[in-house]
Amino acid sequence: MKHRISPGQLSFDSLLEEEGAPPDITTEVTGSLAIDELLDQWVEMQWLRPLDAHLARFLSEHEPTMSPLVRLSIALVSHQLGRGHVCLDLEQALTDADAVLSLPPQERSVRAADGMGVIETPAHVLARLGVSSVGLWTEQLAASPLIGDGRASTPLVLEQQRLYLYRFWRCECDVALQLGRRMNISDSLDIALLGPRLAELFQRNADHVTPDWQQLACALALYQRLTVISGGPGTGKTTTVTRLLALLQENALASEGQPLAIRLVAPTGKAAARLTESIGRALERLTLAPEIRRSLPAEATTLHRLLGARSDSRHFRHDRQHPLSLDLLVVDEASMVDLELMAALLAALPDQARLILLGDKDQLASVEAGAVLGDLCQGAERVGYSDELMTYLQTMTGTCLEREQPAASATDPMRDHVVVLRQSYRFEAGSGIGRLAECINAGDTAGVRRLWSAGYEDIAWQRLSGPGDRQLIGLIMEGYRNYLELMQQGGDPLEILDALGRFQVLCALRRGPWGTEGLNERIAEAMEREGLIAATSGWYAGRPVMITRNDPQLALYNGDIGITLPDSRAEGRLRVFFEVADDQKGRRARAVLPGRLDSVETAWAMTVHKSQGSEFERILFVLPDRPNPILTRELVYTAVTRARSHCQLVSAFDEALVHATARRVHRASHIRERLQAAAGLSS
Ligand SMILES: Nc1ncnc2c1ncn2[C@@H]1O[C@H](COP(=O)(O)OP(=O)(O)OP(=O)(O)O)[C@@H](O)[C@H]1O
Repeated sequence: MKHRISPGQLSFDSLLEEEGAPPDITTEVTGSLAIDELLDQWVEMQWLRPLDAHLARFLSEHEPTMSPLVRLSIALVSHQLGRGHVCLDLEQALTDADAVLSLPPQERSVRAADGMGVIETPAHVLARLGVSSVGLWTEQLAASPLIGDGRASTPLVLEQQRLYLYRFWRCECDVALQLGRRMNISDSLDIALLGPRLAELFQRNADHVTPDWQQLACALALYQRLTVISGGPGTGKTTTVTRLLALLQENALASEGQPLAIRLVAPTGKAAARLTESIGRALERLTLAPEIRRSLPAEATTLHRLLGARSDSRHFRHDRQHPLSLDLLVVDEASMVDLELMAALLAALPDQARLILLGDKDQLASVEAGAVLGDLCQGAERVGYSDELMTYLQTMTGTCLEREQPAASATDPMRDHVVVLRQSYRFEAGSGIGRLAECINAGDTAGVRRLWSAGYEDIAWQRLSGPGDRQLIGLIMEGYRNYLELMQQGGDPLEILDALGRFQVLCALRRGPWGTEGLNERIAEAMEREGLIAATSGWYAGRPVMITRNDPQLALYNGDIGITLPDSRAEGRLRVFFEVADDQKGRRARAVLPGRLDSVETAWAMTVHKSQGSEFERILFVLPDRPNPILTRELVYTAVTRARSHCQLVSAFDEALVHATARRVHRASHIRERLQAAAGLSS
């Protein structure tokens, strides 16, 4: 029989008690069983993942006397990792458990469906421990032989009041260490000589942009080995970096007689393809000597491919012992790079190589744990450069910047390494998408409310009656019409892939009727009813799929999109076509046997998280029908900025967008503090 724990049954004392001591819980539910039972209930409620409870149970088998509180802490660290946080901050968890754990909002406890009792939320249990218990909590954790301080390799690490799984603690330390080293390597470039050419490359900005942040970003990246260039959609990140690469290659060829080894990468195949295209366009607009043009990379690849992902291991072929052979690396969409991948990249990057991280700091962070770009860019929109850098920038660009940060910014280890591009060239001044993105980013809820009556043609809001709303399905069918027509006419796979890329349904959630799971089913059913597709499950012609796990053998990576079509070269049998780069044709569609794809999901609708790194002509963004912890400013900003020319938002909850705009994500991550400590800067 399953036991339910009532409020009060699991007290702080019982959590602190060693197994064997009399716990303050009912006789049926004792010691380790009590906490395991509680964790199982939370898993049943889908508040925790089965993995979280398994980990706690697995580790407790290695420490038979493990206290229930330590077991609870392990499950919560694992839960936090699943939400992208690299650690569990004990003090914050006690101070504001609801917000930190982001478990069912509003309710403090939930009545069990069978009426046997009340299931408490994790937040409720922690709230009863009380804020002042943090010292006792850390003592309990520190006493566990499975939890160390990082000097020896233990499964978990407790640092100050933060509990980590060892692997993530190691990665966070390594990322900070590697970034810190890179910051301290002085550059051997004779940059003064490059000033005139820099001015020439940004000549066209001179008459209409002040200050010219693109030119300043380029100057900053010449100055040092680590530069982060952040900017919203269309602010010229690629344009700027293309000019930087041209300038550096011209210099290398003139001074060394040979070009630099440069690589361009992005976290997903889709993002790499976009980078290849936009670098190509930026190069077309530059006047360059043929040998310089030839020396510039024409193609971007995925980070996994660059590092040499292996299908049988989490480790890469390139690491500290087998470093990459390159002089300069550009990483686009760096906000999507999680902590582990960043640690692997930095380990494999030679010390002398210049690293340029491009990305939008305001976007959602990576799907996996960590928020490296966001962490590095904290407070970066306000200028806080050192005097030395200000003088250099003035000499190189003629721009005299004014410091906007208080003097305290001197303790900021990243202050000279980040630049934010501010002007978007993608959205016209009268663009609703641009304005909406601005209001969301600024947390301007009143502005968001006003926009719908301002007559913008590129944004629309539709109130829905329920998940089965006919209008919703109608809008989606209309959006995919061109794709479905081309597919039925048996057009060229690449052309059909392009048609798919012109419209996309995005969902804030994954589960439930408003999530991708429910919506994908309803879309397929409606299409089948209209005779547009032949089945609603399995492989059918027209089914768009997204790769959900990297497959280095097939050279397919998380986020890659394919479409299922009859292949004329295989007697009409179904194949899944993916876009790939091609030396001769620029790009082509590559056919893969459906049976070889084991980690895919249908992509009529995809989550905003999965859409990162992609762009679509038009999007339809489905928001849930009630407040939800997933609904945040970063999420809706990311969704809205996926659209190039039209963004339609739909929800059965009028305040969904306003609610999201008012909520920020804060990921627990401490790279900045580590960098600060390493540089001997105290805040
Ligand atoms: N200084 C400029 N003056 C005029 N147009 C510009 C300028 N900089 C960039 N653009 C144009 O703006 C568009 C977007 O530029 P770019 O692709 O470099 O931006 P991005 O920040 O890399 O975009 P994305 O967010 O899509 O990655 C391009 O069409 C580019 O030509």
